[in-house]
Amino acid sequence: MSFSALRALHASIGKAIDDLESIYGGQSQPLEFPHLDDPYYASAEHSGTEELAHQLNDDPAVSLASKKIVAACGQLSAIVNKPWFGLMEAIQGGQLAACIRFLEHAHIVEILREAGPQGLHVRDIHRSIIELRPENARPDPAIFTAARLGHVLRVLATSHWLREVAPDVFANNRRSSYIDSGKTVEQLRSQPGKKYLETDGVAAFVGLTGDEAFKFMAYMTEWFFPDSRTGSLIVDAKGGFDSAKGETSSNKEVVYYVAPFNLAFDTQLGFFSWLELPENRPRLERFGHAMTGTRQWETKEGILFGFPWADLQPDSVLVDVGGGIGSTSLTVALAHPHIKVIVEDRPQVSWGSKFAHIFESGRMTFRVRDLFEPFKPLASEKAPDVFLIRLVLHDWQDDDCRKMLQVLRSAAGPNTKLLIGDMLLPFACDSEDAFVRDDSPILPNLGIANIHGYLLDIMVYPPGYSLFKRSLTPPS
Ligand SMILES: C[S@@+](CC[C@H](N)C(=O)[O-])C[C@H]1O[C@@H](n2cnc3c(N)ncnc32)[C@H](O)[C@@H]1O
Repeated sequence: MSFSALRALHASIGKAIDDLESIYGGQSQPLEFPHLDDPYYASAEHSGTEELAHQLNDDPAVSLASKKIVAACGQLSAIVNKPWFGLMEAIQGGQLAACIRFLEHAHIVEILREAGPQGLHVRDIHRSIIELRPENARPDPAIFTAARLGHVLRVLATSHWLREVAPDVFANNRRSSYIDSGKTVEQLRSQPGKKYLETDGVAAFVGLTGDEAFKFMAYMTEWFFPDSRTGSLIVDAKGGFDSAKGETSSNKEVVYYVAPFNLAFDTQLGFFSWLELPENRPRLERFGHAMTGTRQWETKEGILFGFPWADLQPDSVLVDVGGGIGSTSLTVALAHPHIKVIVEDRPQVSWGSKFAHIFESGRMTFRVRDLFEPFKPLASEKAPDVFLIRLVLHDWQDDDCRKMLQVLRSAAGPNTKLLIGDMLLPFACDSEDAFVRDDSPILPNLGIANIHGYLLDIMVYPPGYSLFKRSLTPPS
């Protein structure tokens, strides 16, 4: 490593900022880059210029320039930050995740939206959080204090997830406003179970990741190495060992778990069967809305541009396999009324009402089919025109993926198309799939700017919740 490497990274940041400036400045009305301090609430009314500046987020050239800046900054920080500080930021990142989950769960973004740009003192935020909770679920005043809340909010402000406008006074910024559900505080009070309904799903995704995933990922090491479960009070209490087999750790028998999820929640059920337990009903509903949030990984309405939907014949049929609440195929149904959409999933999937008219008109239907069951013929007896399978294969072992794809292959006609929606994860070294090549100093897979795909990967695939059609055999 040398100063020339630092300068090269610095130069790539400068070059990417030049690119951004020329894109924003080159609009019919030259635009400034949106300020971090200015919230952008998706559900609010916006001026034409605000809207345009926001939409530019989805411009491929803006996206590439932004990713280069983020990747180069991450790389620069990895080089220049004293290793201890970089290590603390990473290994203690769980604390930040816990704070972001709290921000969402306590509806702080919505409280601060109504407070406006001048923000709210931590005492008032504390009072509002308590008042928003049902009478029978108010926190213990000795535990949930304004002083403790202040510490949580300051972690968020220090990592640019809120703004501390004056000592102990906090306001939303652009990043926190992104988590806004758009619901009024009064709606959250009167209908607490409907926070995620008819939203962009971002808040729901924060809930899913900050709750279930955060917990089970903490057990990755204990899952890989059962002997590391020793001494972990939580795991012992939740059944990391079969305590019936003995009292001391030396003669306890290790309980076999298919995935860290199973260990963390002490269940032998698959993730989705577990979500469908009556006590997990709110989590199941949140999961469905969180899948709407996963559209944020793509450019806005990206599904419309990756396939020539307009060229399909009238009444062509798109089957959204494992489609959840149909968040992605709904985008196709809305944009292309000549296409009929069938969403297939497990029976417990639930729906919102905003797009009920599309279901009532018969343009979109839902039917129950297990991924491994034979395909049920269409009423027309024709083969479907398109199978879409998005964010499903990534949950399963290769053998199981083969089986579910074989089911689709047998139901396909000569012109049926298969669309797979998942993320490509290039090696972290130079390779044919690299996103950045040639003489760029940036890590070829775009490093930290692209880490989201790799993080999702270990959350859903081993070692995450990882699904298996048949249970794996415990090692003998
Ligand atoms: C990660 S979600 C993706 C949902 C949707 N494709 C999307 O992109 O929003 C995986 C989906 O697979 C469904 N699923 C899981 N196991 C299944 C099974 N055995 N049969 C049918 N669907 C299943 C879940 O209910 C869930 O909706």
